[in-house]
Amino acid sequence: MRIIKNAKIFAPKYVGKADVIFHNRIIHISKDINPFFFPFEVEIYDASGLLLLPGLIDPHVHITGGGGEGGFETRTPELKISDCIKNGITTVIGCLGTDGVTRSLENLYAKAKSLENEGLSTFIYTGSYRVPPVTFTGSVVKDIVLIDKVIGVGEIAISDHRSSQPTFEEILRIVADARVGGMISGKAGIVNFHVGAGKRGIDYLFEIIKNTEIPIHHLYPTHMSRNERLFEQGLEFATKGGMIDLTALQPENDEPSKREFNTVDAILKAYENKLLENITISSDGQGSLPKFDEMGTVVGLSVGSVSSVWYTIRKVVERGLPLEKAIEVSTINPAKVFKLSKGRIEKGYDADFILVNEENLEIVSVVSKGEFLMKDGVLKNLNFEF
Ligand SMILES: CC(C)C[C@H](NC(=O)C[C@H](N)C(=O)O)C(=O)O
Ligand SMILES: [Zn+2]
Ligand SMILES: [Zn+2]
Repeated sequence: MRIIKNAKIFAPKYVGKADVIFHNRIIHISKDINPFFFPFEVEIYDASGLLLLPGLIDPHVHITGGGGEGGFETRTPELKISDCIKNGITTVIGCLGTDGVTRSLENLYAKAKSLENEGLSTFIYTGSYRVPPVTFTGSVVKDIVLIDKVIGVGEIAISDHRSSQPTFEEILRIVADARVGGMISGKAGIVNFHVGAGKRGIDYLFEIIKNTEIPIHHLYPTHMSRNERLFEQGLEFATKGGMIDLTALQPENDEPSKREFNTVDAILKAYENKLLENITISSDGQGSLPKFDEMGTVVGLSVGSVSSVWYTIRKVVERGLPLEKAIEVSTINPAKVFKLSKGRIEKGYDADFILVNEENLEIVSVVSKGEFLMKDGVLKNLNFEF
């Protein structure tokens, strides 16, 4: 049993100073809880001067590494759990990308279990860019029903020169399978679409909600702030109740010289259009961020970082959005997409917290499933991380 005292609590809504008592879930929140009242030992953490926020959810991370679009030497490294903890990420959804040949679902599953055993909450998508999707069992429905960590299918590439050029019917079948698999297993059953820069954008998704019985919440496109045109299409999708995911602004891509439309602008624009509740952001962590020339040849390739999620939130706050609104894109919004009891500082929710310095928004401590993974800047012992 633990108690965090004197924190300013953002649930995400700012609820003032209070104490939180928790085990793996939040038990009670109120002012001046007396830890000596209990007949058992309660560990006390004094959070005076700190903000207490829900742990961040990162909906799209290449936890086993990705890349490869420029040949074998461009295969990116796998995720280090310390990068998640230091950047306040307590829940991760892992995926495969372009390379579904040398990257396997079995490896993805093992890495997700590794991250879980060391303290995070993890889920995975079955499939990769290509259609028909690579699966564990030979069937998308069976994967979602029988493999606990599988929460949906992704990242299925559309409107991209690296996609398998799937037909509408192929995409529709994958969405239908994800829906029924989700229903049978009580999971979200979503399809995370990798949307490229191609002019067809998310036309397929509009066709599905217009011409079929499938509810919009199974469709979850990412990279939707890749360019302004695609983002506009994404906002239209949001007006119909759809959730869109934006790849977070990567710290090294944010030099003023590179000032083009980016995810911070997109979040502010969504807020202005009263569509912030339809937005999530993801890091594309350890995924490749390749640049192609007009012939489609890779001319540059960097690696996504899970640090981009909190970095983007801080940039949005710097641009004037209140913190209690900015954090919604990485707490209550993704929690809604994946139907998780996370993302809120409320009784009964998972005890996933980040404690943040009020002055500079530096992350000081991180709690996941009731355990401190980082306390006052000191990480817990982690395998192979010295
Ligand atoms: C959103 C842009 C900047 C990055 C995006 N990354 C991926 O999709 C992941 C990558 N292909 C991998 O398999 O590791 C892209 O390539 O379009
Ligand atoms: Zn992608
Ligand atoms: Zn990706």
